[in-house]
Amino acid sequence: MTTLLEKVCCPADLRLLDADELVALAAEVREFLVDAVCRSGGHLGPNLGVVELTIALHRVFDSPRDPIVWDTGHQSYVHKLFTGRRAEFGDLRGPGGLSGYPSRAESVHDVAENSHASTALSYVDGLAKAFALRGERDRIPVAVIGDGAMTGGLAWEALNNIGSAAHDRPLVIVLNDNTRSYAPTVGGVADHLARLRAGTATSVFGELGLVCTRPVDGHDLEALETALRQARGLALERGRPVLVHAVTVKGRGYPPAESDDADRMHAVGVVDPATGRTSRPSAPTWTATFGDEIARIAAEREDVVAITAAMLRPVGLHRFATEFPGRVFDVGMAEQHAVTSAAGLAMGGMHPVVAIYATFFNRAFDQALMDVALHRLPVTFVLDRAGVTGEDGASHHGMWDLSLLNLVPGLRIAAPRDATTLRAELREAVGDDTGPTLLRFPKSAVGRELPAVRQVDGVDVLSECAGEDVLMVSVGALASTCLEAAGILAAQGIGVTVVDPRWVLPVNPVLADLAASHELVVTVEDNTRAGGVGAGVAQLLHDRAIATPVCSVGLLPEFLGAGKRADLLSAAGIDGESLAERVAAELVSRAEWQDVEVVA
Ligand SMILES: Cc1ncc(C[n+]2csc(CCOP(=O)(O)OP(=O)(O)O)c2C)c(N)n1
Ligand SMILES: CC(=O)[C@@H](O)[C@H](O)COP(=O)(O)O
Ligand SMILES: [Mg+2]
Repeated sequence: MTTLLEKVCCPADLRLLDADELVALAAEVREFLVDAVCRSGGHLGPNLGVVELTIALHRVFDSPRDPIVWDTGHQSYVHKLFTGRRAEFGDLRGPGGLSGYPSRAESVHDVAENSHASTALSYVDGLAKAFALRGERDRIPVAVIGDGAMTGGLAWEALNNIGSAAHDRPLVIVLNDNTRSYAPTVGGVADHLARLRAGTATSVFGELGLVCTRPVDGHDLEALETALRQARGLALERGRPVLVHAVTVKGRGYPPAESDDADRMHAVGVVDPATGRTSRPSAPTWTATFGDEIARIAAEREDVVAITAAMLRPVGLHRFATEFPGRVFDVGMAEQHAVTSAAGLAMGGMHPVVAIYATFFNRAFDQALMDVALHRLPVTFVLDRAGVTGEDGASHHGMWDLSLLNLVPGLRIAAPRDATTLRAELREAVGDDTGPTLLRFPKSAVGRELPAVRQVDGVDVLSECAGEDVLMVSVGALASTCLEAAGILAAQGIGVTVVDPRWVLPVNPVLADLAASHELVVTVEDNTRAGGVGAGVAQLLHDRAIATPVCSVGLLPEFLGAGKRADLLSAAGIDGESLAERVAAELVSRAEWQDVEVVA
């Protein structure tokens, strides 16, 4: 028998269903989501919370004529189900499969692909201006933004503009208030929303010039549809921005999510749908190693404090927070504030550790440059998910930090290669009160220990060769890949010295001395090649007039898709086999190596 969900191939099909069928459809969608996401991994909790909201949105608004912008976009699976992509969920977040976020290549119904939060209001402000200028006054841009994303500063910059907009720019904002980011949303915004839900406050959004509804049950289809229809009518009639405050439950309808105190199954791996738990043993991660070491440091140094941007557990600070509750600050989804408040903490005599995913740290570049580095403040940044992350796709890979932060005067950057160097480099960073320091590591299990055979002025030599053919400069966690490549090349008669600078930027000048005695320098980094460590090494050799050529192996300056981390690194030519092939090919391309029998 054809299910209701199978009958919905486009938003118009939703408008053919009656009230009972819509309730039945919502149940089918939840069943579908649990089955599909437990099988592939993804954002289960957020999507279970927007089933009714998405049904009502697509019944009231005429997407894509009325563009719907999903803030962050992790909660757009139901939207995808209703816009013709049900059959593609079998390959959710896989290479070439259905993106876990909106994708313009997938559908005309998808508007913004960036998974960095708090952007939706700015998008719809721009869309409303464009529609007004083009005389398309009957088009209503709609933003769906979560309570967590509402703690991001960009959202308030947009509200400042939207609230005072001229009376010809209708738009609708749906505030999806499920009271949580990962954990319960914190700060004055969250407190205000709680008072609005309790009916004990006047809406700040109304004070800013928006027309606001009273909070509406985000799981009551009829109430939702009524509120959205009123909002659309008011927006059109008055040419004004209207905010609908929908109160929802993250993980709604799936007991393992509803009872998950950590994060309502915000983002899950492959789990058993019956329990919501994974049966796969999890190897120790970089995050766990960091979390353990920073808690140990905190016990030794009471001037050390930590900051998270609404990701306490994902960045590994929950043990620190449990053991020293007054010294860990969750600032909400506000990375810029996180960094500049860290500058204030440092000015006040503390040593703050700011733990943020590398991709989200992009937002706080100016704060790191001008609020921290300009004042040479002792702040330590810890960038998790640096490099290729995997299934979250283009706006989640942390592949720009080394290039951006290479520009920051006085900032010292370390890239640990194993648990021992992570712990050591973290202690060196927190022990440096002369200026800002930074550690970066990937989203993966921590590999095996990779001890140095000797050290040269701060540079760890990991393996040496008889001939002095190739100097391979390994950055961070790619050390095991470099050692594997060195072994493959040795079998081809090419000697490789693998070194790990530990503190990768600014480039250690001793690399110039090492390079001078080799025929080729190869740098290997899980970062875009544009402006990364490879570029720094090449600049150093140029400045020192050392003629040894440099082959920079890294990610191309392009947006990478989604997939498994190992597959994406391999496709980028950064795994043992392909790296060896690239080095061999590089050598073969140089006349002096023609006589070496090299298998390219
Ligand atoms: C700038 C930025 N910081 C952090 C994140 C990581 N992140 C993804 S979703 C999320 C919580 C979102 O909460 P909310 O906006 O309330 O949406 P919900 O998941 O509750 O629907 C966070 C912190 C992000 N995507 N962007
Ligand atoms: C949507 C978002 O930004 C995060 O939830 C993201 O999915 C990070 O996932 P990991 O913590 O698994 O890297
Ligand atoms: Mg939320």
